[in-house]
Amino acid sequence: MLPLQWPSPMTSTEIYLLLAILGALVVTGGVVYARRRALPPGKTPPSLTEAPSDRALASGAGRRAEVPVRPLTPEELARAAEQERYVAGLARTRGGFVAKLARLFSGRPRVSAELRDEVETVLFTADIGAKAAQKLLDQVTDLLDKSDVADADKVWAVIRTAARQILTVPAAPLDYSPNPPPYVLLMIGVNGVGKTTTLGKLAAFHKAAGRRVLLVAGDTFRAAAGEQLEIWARRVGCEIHLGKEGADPSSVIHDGIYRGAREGFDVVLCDTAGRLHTKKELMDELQKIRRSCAKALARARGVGEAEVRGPHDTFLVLDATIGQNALAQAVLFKETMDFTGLVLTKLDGTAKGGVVLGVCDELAFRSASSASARRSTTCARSTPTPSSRPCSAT
Ligand SMILES: Nc1nc2c(ncn2[C@@H]2O[C@H](COP(=O)(O)OP(=O)(O)OP(=O)(O)O)[C@@H](O)[C@H]2O)c(=O)[nH]1
Repeated sequence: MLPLQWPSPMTSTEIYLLLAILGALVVTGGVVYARRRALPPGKTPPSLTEAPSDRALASGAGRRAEVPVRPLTPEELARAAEQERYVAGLARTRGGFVAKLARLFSGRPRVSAELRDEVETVLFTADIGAKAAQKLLDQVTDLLDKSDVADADKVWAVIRTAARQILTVPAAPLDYSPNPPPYVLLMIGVNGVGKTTTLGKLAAFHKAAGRRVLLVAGDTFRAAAGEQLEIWARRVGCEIHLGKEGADPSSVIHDGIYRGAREGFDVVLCDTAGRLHTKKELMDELQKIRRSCAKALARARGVGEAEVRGPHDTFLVLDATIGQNALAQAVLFKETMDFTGLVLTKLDGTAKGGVVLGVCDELAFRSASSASARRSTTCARSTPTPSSRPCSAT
């Protein structure tokens, strides 16, 4: 049997999955752009479900439908509907600092000192954090210094590029099919951020991809957490491993993973109880949970515990509506748990999703500083070069 291939301590501190805001903006931006390109200037794209109006039919527009047009397949329709959901769901996020910046430039053909100040104010009051805001501002002012024409498109392109750079983190691609299976994911975060809900969504994602999924109800603390996960399991059509209420979460997760491996599941998704990042004993419990993941996988494979470090992935869930507090959570969780992915939830209800920029910037900075500190104290160990990839949306 093959031992699991774990990333080095350095790469495991890197972020694989940065959900939502920019990824989703890329998706939705791509959709809007593709549609705009296909239309004459000034026309807005019709809704996918919209029937042609009487006037359009009378003017002959309806007759154009007689030209044979390939009807959309059910998959294409589902994809288009999903993209429309992104656009609608992220309306608030798009209406944040991005919209404010766009408003600043409309009707302002020339750059003035006042305009520069206003750009600075928008960037610093956006929820992206002071350091990330300064990075964006440096790029923008650099451009504005070179030109005295206030070209909103150019400024926007500079901001997009700088934001993408922050979000492009070095990371190996996600591998949902380790050899041997199953792929094990641990979900962590403070109370009520959306861990269970996200697990349910991920279970649906894996199920749709044809994988056999086992949910593990590792939140034995909150009454009804297990029932909530059971509802997701029923909805998705996957199996669930439940422990007794109040049982040791490490033991429930150990048994769930062991069962997943023994019974041939492809994917095992483990929930954990919400915990405050400031409570040491709860953070210590997470380390115990991580060790029990390793123990279960090692036992299932008949290898030594030292050969398995923990779950394949650990995702930290952050609630986007809390703004800068998410940054503090990410930093403190990182000190205890080497999480490999970030999930930003509730973007449908906030304009504060920009915090993901601050989080990525801060974590990349910390990874780089701890890596250079490691390099300066140990020179014998070489670190594999991780690949870079931009964040993606789920
Ligand atoms: N609007 C919105 N609500 C969400 C989202 N994700 C989760 N929620 C809601 O947030 C609340 C908490 O979600 P849970 O999934 O129970 O959060 P949790 O982190 O598992 O909670 P604890 O187990 O108590 O720590 C529920 O009411 C969810 O429906 C989201 O993306 N958007």
